[in-house]
Amino acid sequence: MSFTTISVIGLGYIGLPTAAAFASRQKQVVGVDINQHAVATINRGEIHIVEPDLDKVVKTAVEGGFLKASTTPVTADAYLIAVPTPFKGDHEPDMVYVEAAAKSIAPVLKKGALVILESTSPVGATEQMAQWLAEARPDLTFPQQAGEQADINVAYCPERVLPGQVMVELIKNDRVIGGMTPVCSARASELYNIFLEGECVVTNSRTAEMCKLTENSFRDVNIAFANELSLICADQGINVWELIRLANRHPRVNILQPGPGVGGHCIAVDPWFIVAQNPQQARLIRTAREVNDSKPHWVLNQVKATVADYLTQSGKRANEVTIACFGLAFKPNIDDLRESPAMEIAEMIADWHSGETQVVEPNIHELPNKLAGHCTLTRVDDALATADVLVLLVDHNEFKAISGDAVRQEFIVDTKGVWR
Ligand SMILES: NC(=O)c1ccc[n+]([C@@H]2O[C@H](COP(=O)([O-])OP(=O)(O)OC[C@H]3O[C@@H](n4cnc5c(N)ncnc54)[C@H](O)[C@@H]3O)[C@@H](O)[C@H]2O)c1
Ligand SMILES: CC(=O)N[C@@H]1[C@@H](OP(=O)(O)OP(=O)(O)OC[C@H]2O[C@@H](n3ccc(=O)[nH]c3=O)[C@H](O)[C@@H]2O)O[C@H](CO)[C@@H](O)[C@@H]1O
Repeated sequence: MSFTTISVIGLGYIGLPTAAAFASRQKQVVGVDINQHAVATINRGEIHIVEPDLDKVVKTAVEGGFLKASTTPVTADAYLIAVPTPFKGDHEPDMVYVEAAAKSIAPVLKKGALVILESTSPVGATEQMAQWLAEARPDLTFPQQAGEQADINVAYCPERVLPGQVMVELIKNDRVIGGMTPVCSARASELYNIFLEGECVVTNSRTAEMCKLTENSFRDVNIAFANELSLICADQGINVWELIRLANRHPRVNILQPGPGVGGHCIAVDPWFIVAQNPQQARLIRTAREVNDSKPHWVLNQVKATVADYLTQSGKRANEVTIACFGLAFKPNIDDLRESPAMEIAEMIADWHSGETQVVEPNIHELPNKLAGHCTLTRVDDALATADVLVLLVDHNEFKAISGDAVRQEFIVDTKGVWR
């Protein structure tokens, strides 16, 4: 049976591009979200999130009648669940959104349907989701009891797109397909092949869950290595960026870049899912998280030491000093401030500093509530002209374009090696 109707549950950074990709191949797609504002925006052919080229694809799909959004689940041939999977206070994965999404589609499931979990999830989450569905629908059979003969097929297929390049990577990336049975995997591959140019690589659901967590933990561990080197080099009086450039000339060395810490809601979150399930074994993965999470505090101490040097040289009082923080986003050239180490550092500086704290962030028009009232949103030129101490937190293109000559300040903390 081919797929005519597809429903995507959760219309955020992952669900909306996925829904739009299916709709652009002329499938009938109903996107479901509990957020009324998101649903209304999408039904007007507009988008509520920032992602290059997504607006055009959504507009065409809505105007062509292939994509519509709803707050109520509907019957479909296939469901993709892309709801949030944050962690709780103790770093345990919080599966309440997945549970609610599964329970919301259970009443409308029909025999022959395929249910795919895309949300980044701990190992075993897909089996748990199938269990929730089975409990809600005793009249249908699921893979855990009926195997290949099940009425409903269930798979885990993680999303790997890079924010900022979602519309390209969604189509081009290879996709890991973790069916609960081989039949589930075959059905899931058939579904993604509607728009996929990359390859579907088939495994089971537990391996697919672990694969997603592994990819992001690999990156986190490698960034932690670079961040640890930056602390060592600061003590040894060595330029860490030059060091990494040199070491990377070795044919088998490829060190990532240090920075103010690791942000976003993937790499700073997902490794904890492995740690939560494997506290004894996951020592390196836990340490990497701790190294990266501690970097903002180290940067704050660098700022304090630099301001102290400036006070000694200038003879000014602390409340007469202006500090400018360059960048708030969690990575360059985006406006996303979620889990941003730059935000955390700017907040800590504003809390500690008795003088003016300026924030330069070309990608936003107003300061987030946490900073409004404590900091001044300042233009690049004004900050360069008026600040005494510069703190570079994000390597936005606008900051990289500033030539060394335009930076007259001697007192600089540069977490990305752009000016120093
Ligand atoms: N954003 C990324 O770059 C990225 C990349 C790969 C994987 N992921 C994973 O994909 C999942 C979704 O992430 P996202 O960035 O799209 O999140 P998001 O917060 O942008 O979107 C999630 C959407 O789900 C909706 N939602 C919550 N509960 C719901 C329910 N019961 N029914 C219907 N809708 C519901 C929310 O209102 C929201 O609009 C997460 O597990 C995340 O870790 C994200
Ligand atoms: C394995 C992988 O690639 N996964 C990607 C990742 O997307 P992301 O946007 O979160 O990833 P990054 O671009 O790595 O940024 C994260 C943070 O690390 C900082 N950083 C980065 C490189 C470096 O050398 N030094 C650094 O300090 C950077 O500034 C930022 O704060 O997770 C998504 C969701 O699961 C995936 O879908 C997506 O494929």
